[in-house]
Amino acid sequence: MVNLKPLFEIQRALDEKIIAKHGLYQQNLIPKKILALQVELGELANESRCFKFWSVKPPSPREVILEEYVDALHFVLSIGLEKGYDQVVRVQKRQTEVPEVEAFRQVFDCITRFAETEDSQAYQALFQSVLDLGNRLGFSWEEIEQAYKKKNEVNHLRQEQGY
Ligand SMILES: O=c1ccn([C@H]2C[C@H](O)[C@@H](COP(=O)(O)OP(=O)(O)OP(=O)(O)O)O2)c(=O)[nH]1
Repeated sequence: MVNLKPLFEIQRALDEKIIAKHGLYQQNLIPKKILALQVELGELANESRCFKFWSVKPPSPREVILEEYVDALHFVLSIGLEKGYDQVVRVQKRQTEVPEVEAFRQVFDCITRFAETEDSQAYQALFQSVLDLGNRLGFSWEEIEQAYKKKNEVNHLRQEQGY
């Protein structure tokens, strides 16, 4: 089982800062966070180049791909906090053999299902699919946690600097 508690707490502090700074109290930000997650996943797929059968260019450097991945992870955590699912979600580290394109498709499928129901089961499946994608892209959980924390600090600074 992955211990998500530390990341949820870090995410909560950032989300609260963004809400305060932009005056977003009481607003339902879920639709925007879902689209943001889809956009980040598109950017991630672009950097991985896993679908570009027409090109011989290699993927972006590993760290660039990891940075995109943790942007997506921010929005997954943020959605869970807004729905109050941070206490109930249970995900595991596991090996996935599916092709990268299939791992992306599974995440997008889970997003679609979550968008329809917004229930905790769909959220859990979404979170697991995002972890499976991270594994498929070759990242360990330790690497993901570290990169997440680094980008989180950048996000705090950007908010303070009137981004
Ligand atoms: O409520 C929110 C809103 C945003 N973020 C984070 C997620 C992500 O890590 C970052 C937004 O992505 P990015 O840094 O790519 O922002 P951008 O405005 O699209 O960047 P750029 O202008 O560089 O394209 O902010 C949160 O954690 N919670």
